[in-house]
Amino acid sequence: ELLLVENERLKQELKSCRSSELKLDACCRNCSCSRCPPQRRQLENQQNLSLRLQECEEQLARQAATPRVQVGGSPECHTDKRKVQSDSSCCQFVTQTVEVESADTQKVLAEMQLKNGALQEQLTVQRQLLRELETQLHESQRTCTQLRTQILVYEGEMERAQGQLEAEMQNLEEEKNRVIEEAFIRAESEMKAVHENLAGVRMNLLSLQPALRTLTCDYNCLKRQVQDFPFMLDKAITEAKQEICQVISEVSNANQELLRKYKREMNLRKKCHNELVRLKGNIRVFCRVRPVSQEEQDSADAKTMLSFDSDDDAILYLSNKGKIMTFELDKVFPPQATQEEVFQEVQSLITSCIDGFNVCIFAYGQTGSGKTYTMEGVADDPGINQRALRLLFSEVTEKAPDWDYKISVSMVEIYNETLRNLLGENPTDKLDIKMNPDGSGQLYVPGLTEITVQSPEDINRVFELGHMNRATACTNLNEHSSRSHALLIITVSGFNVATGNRTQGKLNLVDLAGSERIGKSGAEGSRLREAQCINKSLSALGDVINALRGKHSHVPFRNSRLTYLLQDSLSGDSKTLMMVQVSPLPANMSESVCSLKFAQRVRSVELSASSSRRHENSSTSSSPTHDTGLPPVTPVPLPISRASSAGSTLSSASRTPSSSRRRSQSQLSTGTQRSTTYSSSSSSSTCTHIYRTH
Ligand SMILES: Nc1ncnc2c1ncn2[C@@H]1O[C@H](COP(=O)(O)OP(=O)(O)OP(=O)(O)O)[C@@H](O)[C@H]1O
Repeated sequence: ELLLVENERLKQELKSCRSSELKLDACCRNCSCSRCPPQRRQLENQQNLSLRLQECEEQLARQAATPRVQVGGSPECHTDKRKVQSDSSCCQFVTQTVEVESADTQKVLAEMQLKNGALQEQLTVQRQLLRELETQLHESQRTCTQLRTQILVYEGEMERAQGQLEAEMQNLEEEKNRVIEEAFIRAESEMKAVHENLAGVRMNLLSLQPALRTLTCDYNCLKRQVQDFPFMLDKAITEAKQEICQVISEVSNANQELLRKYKREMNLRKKCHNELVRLKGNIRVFCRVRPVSQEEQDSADAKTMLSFDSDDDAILYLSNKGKIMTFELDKVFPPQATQEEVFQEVQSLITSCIDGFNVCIFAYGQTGSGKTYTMEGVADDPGINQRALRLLFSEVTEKAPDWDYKISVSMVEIYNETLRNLLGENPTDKLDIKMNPDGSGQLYVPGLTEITVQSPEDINRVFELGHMNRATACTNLNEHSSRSHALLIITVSGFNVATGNRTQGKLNLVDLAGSERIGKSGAEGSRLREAQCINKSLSALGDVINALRGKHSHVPFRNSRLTYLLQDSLSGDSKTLMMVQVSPLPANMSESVCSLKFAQRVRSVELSASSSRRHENSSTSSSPTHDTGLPPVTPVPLPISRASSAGSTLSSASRTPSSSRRRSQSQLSTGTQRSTTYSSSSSSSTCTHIYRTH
């Protein structure tokens, strides 16, 4: 019975084991891997259970085959019987136990109990195992579910990726097909074009064949010509040479003719210019009224007695002793006229010395009337001297390279009829004016320093040197400068590279000594001598101008150092400008009237024709007399007759607006080149200065 019970229990256990096996995965059931030890252990248990069940059944079978033995009751049995009897529910079982109670049975029972105990233990272990297995199973199932979910997600993603891949493949396929189709079409069209080209080339080839034959023929022809070329070249060169020689001689002839015409034209222009100068008068007289200074304005005597014509810049009105005097000059500069405006009016004269004319600009007027201001100016507003040199530089630079010019400068002071070399090493040395011993009839000043200037900086250096030397030669420069004449002599020598012509012009810029009369100044002693010398030279200047105006056969240039030195700039086709400086103050009115009258007299002078000058020069060179027999002419005022005198007749032309006068002057100066034979004796850079006679 125990076996039966055991058997039954084993069956149940096995059944439960199998039923739990059903829940296992196919993998775990069949798997031989090492990852599923619980499952394997379960299988092993199952097998063990099966084996034990089999053993139990075999024992049962053997029991069944063994005959049953009735055993008398022992005290224990009786005890048991009593126990069983007390329990009515177990009555049959006790009966049966008694039936089998034998030694063997006892033994088997003991064995069975042992087995039962072992089996119970096994069962406990199995149950424990089973629980573990169930836990593992649940875990596995959960993992399995997660894995399945993940697999499903992966599968979805894979499906999506596959879909995309397929779509991409599809697109690529379509693209590939399209590209292939396009390439094919292109290739077809290109192929067609190539075929067409090929056809064209074939056609060309067919048509070129005759051309090739022609070319071959030409080539052969040229080859023969190349072989003949040296001979032909020699012949052609010889012919060309002859032709060139012929052309050169023709051009040379034409050039000669042109040169001849040019020279003739120049002479004509010069004649015209001279005629024009003769008509206009080549002595121009400007007047500049200096402004009233600050100190003078404060004094009671500041009232100006001068007034200007707003319509005519050549007229000046002067109120003297209740009478209005009218002076007509070539140009009147009011006090507000700037240095630049003054220079604008004189610059055409200055440039004419580049063309070979001698020019003389001198400032005339009483002391303090502004002569030095006009000629020298002040440091930040230079006067005519410095502006003239700068203008000459710019003009000769413009004429290069056709003309090659040299500009040289000398500075001379005439004090008490003594000539001083302001650029020399010893300014106190006295210079003399002499006849050139070469018999040319030219005057020169032995020992006069002549400095070649090449830049505006050179000009500044020369002026500085001149001022320094002038200052060292006297105690009071201001007083000294009032009583001496200062001359800046600029010589411009030009050489025309094309024609070989040479020109030489001289520009004399003179700041005269004060022109006030001796009587008025009341000077004595050395002052008297100074005043007499000044008067002498200014009188000589007046005499010279008077003689020139009267076309006298003799012009007294030698009566003073000043006129002697300025001889070639006052005569012939020389151009002279007198800048009469006038003080506006009533106290200076009588001196102003004298200066203006002298200016008006000068303005009416016409320089004589060259024939009379030749006469004068020959007489100068042969007899250095002092014009004895001719009355001395002092710079006294001449009667002004605007309508009748020659100067007045011309003055209508000179009263034209200043711009037109400027134009005519510049036309003259640029249009007329004077050729001279330049004396080589003046080439010495420092000592010798030649005064050319006409
Ligand atoms: N146009 C002018 N504008 C301004 N100041 C002037 C002008 N003219 C002359 N002056 C001034 O008047 C004063 C006298 O001029 P400047 O020395 O030139 O006279 P000057 O006639 O040369 O005298 P001197 O015969 O004594 O040499 C100077 O101070 C000068 O600066």
